[in-house]
Amino acid sequence: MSDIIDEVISSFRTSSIFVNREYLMPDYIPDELPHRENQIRKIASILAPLYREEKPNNIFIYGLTGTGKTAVVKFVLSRFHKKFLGKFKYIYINTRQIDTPYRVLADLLESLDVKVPFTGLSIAELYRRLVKAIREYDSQVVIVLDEIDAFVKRYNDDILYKLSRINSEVNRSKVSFIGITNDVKFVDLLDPRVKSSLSEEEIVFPPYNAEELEDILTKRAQMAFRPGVLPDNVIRLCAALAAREHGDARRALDLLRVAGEIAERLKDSKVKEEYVHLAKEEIERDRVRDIILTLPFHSKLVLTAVASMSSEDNVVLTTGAVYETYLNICKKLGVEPITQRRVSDIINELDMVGILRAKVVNRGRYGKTKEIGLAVDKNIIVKSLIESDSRFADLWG
Ligand SMILES: Nc1ncnc2c1ncn2[C@@H]1O[C@H](COP(=O)(O)OP(=O)(O)OP(=O)(O)O)[C@@H](O)[C@H]1O
Repeated sequence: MSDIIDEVISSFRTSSIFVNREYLMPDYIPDELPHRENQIRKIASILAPLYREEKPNNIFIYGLTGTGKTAVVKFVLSRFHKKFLGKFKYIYINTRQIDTPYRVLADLLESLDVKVPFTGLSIAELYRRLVKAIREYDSQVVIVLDEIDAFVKRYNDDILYKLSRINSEVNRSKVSFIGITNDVKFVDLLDPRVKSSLSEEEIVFPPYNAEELEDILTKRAQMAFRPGVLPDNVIRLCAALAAREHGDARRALDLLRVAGEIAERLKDSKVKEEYVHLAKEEIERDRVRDIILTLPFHSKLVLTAVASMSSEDNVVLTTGAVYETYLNICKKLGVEPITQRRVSDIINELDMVGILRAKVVNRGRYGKTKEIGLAVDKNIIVKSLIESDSRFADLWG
């Protein structure tokens, strides 16, 4: 067994394609962030009062996924931190990962060196301890709350409200917030008091276009790939494909990395355009698979119903027809069905995550109806369903 591991490690070490693939990973923050100079300048100037140990304004940052929001914020804060050592502390929390009010407060406390038990305290008690910790803390504190929309949608904005009030409970104002979201409509969900307090400054990150993505990829590729293995047309293709998907730099980097990995797997000495197309399929397959594996059981049944009725990708179905098939499937499996109303909600949820397409169309005097179809390859859906639960194998028999 250890031979296999040694073999894998040694081929990784002697990769003919990569110098270091880490430079293409999503959490690597490069030294340069091309085409984000304006946003860097703006955030840096808002945070500049930290130099005099004064509180900067709170900032709200919007932009679609992969537009560099997290990278830019971390970049500016870490540069500031190096320059003004000891003048402030910054705490980064991704509220999609640290995903309960308890854990957010506990994480803030731990970052201020206050140990708290993993569970067991009330939110009010945690908050009281946080106020005390901040009161006793000597310098400014900058708290970054990333993917804040996910958190507020799951709970509500109580904790944001509490946090936004924290400066009024400590002796001098010293906590600043940077909220990051990729849902532009998100602020409308917030209590107006929270909204006005947290968005003293607003910054929008526009999507990258194909040329900008090309520059970004070129810089990162210079560090990640061996010289001569990556032709320009491959970078151009990754940039063009990602630009079509709302200018997502993460997607562009993933395409490039996976295309390189495919070249490596095939023991090719160069990355080719065809590997980018294969990479696109591989990434899409993984994304769909990850979503399907974690779906609730009845959502999988609804998806099975739609897939079983879709002989081709573009077949259009109605909610009523899907519900009929769903009822038959429930009968076959001996499970209690849920209502048509709930199935209709599930169809909308599957549309939101991009597995189904559900469009409401107005049929004039026949009223409104929903047209439903698969949004991704049927084979990937069926394979993932069977992988997630062996009972689905019999249905496709
Ligand atoms: N201008 C840039 N130069 C180099 N790399 C970049 C640039 N912009 C984004 N990236 C890289 O693209 C990836 C995605 O960026 P980032 O995580 O900052 O996006 P985001 O806007 O925060 O997305 P999300 O909303 O999904 O969290 C990261 O690997 C990041 O380093």
